[in-house]
Amino acid sequence: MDKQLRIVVGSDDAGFDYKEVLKADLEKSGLVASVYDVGVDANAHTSYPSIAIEAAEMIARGDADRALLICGTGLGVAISANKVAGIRAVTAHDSFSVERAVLSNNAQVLTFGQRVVGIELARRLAREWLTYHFDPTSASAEKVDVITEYERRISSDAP
Ligand SMILES: O=C[C@H](O)[C@H](O)COP(=O)(O)O
Repeated sequence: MDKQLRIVVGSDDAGFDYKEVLKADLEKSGLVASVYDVGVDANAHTSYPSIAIEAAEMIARGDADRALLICGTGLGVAISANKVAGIRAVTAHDSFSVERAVLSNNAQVLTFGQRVVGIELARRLAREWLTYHFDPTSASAEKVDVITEYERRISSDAP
C-alpha cells in the first residue's frame, strides 16, 4: 500500500534546504511510488503560495496523493494549499499531530517550517507520515465528510 503513494514536494526559498533533504529521503525510502518536485530550484525565488497551489492542484486533479511542503514556518504553504478545493493541509511539528493529520483529518498535505523545526525531527516526522493511511470506515470519516460537504455546498452556491 505504501508503495502506491505519489508524493509532491515543494518549498519556497526559505524551505529549500529541507525540501532537498526530505525529497532525497522519500526517494531512498522505497516506500513511495514517485516523488515529484514542483520547486523551487536552487537560486529560484518563487513565492510560497504559487508553489503550494501548484502542488495542491496536482492532488485535486488526481495526479498525486500527498504533498510535503516547506516554507519558513510551514504556515504560508498550508494556508495556500487549503485554498484549493478538496485539499486539507496542516502544519505539524510533532509526532501525534502528524498521525492525527492523516487518521483524523485525512489531510493530504503536510507542511513544515524550516525556521521552526530541526531537520532530524522533520525527517523523522516525514518517515512516520508515510506509515499512516486514513480509514474511510473510521469514526473520523463522517467528520471529514462535513468539510467536504461544506465545500460542495459553497461551490454550488457560487454565482
Ligand atoms: O508563511 C510564510 C513563510 O514562512 C515564508 O517562507 C516566509 O514568508 P515571509 O518572507 O513573508 O516572512
